Amino acid sequence: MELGWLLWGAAVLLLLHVLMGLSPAVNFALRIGFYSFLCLLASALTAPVCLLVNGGRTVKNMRIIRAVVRTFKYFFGLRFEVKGLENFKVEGPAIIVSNHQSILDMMGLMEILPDNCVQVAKKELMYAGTVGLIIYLGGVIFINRKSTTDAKMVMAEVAKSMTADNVKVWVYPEGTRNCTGDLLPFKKGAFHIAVQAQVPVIPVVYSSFTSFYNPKTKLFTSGKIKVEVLPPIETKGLTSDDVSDLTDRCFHTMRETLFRLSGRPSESKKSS
Ligand SMILES: CCCCCCCCCCCCCCC(=O)SCCNC(=O)CCNC(=O)[C@H](O)C(C)(C)COP(=O)(O)OP(=O)(O)OC[C@H]1O[C@@H](n2cnc3c(N)ncnc32)[C@H](O)[C@@H]1OP(=O)(O)O
Ligand SMILES: CCCCCCCC/C=C\CCCCCCCC(=O)OC[C@@H](O)COP(=O)(O)O
Repeated sequence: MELGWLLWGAAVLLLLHVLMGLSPAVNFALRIGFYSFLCLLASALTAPVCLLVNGGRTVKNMRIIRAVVRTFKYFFGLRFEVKGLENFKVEGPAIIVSNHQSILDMMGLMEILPDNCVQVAKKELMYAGTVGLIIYLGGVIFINRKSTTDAKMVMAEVAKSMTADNVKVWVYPEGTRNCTGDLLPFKKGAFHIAVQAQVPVIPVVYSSFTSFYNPKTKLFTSGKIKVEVLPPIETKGLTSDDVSDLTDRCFHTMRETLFRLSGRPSESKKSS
């Protein structure tokens, strides 16, 4: 109940701010604060529902989490324009890879998240209060980014279990947030899993947030995000020797798509 009042308080503050035209830095802090608060509050309210409906840690909880997070965009005036959802309709498991710009990505993730799909996350998120609890309940796979050996072991397990459990796995191959309008070089974990499990890689690209969100300039307004789910890339018959090529191929396809969706001339066009 008290949390409910806090939420309304934050919403009123946000409205007041918009009306009074506070500085961009205050606007940014208020909006990010409100987003974090919303995530923590929604997680606290959703966790008992997940426990009651599904009894514990299971990917089935992602459907409940998805329904809740899909409402967040209305608070921030964000719109998603999605293309290519039919590319998720592959038989059986797959690795989904996408670009990662901000903590706001959770809204874009849930906007298109297919059923039976878990994400790979840094283990530190487990300790993010109620958000940690809800992502644990949703079956998120936690990795220790500081230890490649540990992370590789967890990922090898994922490669074995995803086929048996028929789940899709969502990985952010940049390995960290990057809001520059470009991609960071890809880490190879996702592509190793795909080859080990012999499952397709489905690339997903979100247009650059920089026109409405930029932590450096403290910009955070409403905006439109274009999303494209690209055709699956098959890995049948590939071996660990092909992982670097597969990673490069995926990187270049996604970079071209990112530039196109963001209205930025691609490198090849610039040089011609
Ligand atoms: C109600 C409200 C709720 C709101 C909330 C709802 C939330 C939903 C949950 C969403 C959570 C999202 C969280 C997002 C994140 O946390 S992103 C950060 C974590 N993810 C990643 O880091 C994934 C990407 N990283 C990788 O895949 C890395 O490769 C990693 C496995 C971590 C290893 O790291 P690193 O050593 O830095 O990477 P390299 O790629 O350079 O690899 C080094 C060498 O190891 C080889 N390698 C890598 N992986 C494997 C493997 N699985 N098997 C075998 N070999 C592997 C790799 O080839 C390199 O060797 P070579 O150079 O090729 O010789
Ligand atoms: C009792 C402890 C209380 C802790 C409170 C923590 C407050 C945080 C609460 C809400 C923030 C909303 C988080 C939504 C989930 C975001 C997932 C995400 O985007 O993680 C970033 C990760 O991919 C990469 O991390 P880095 O860019 O390498 O860094």
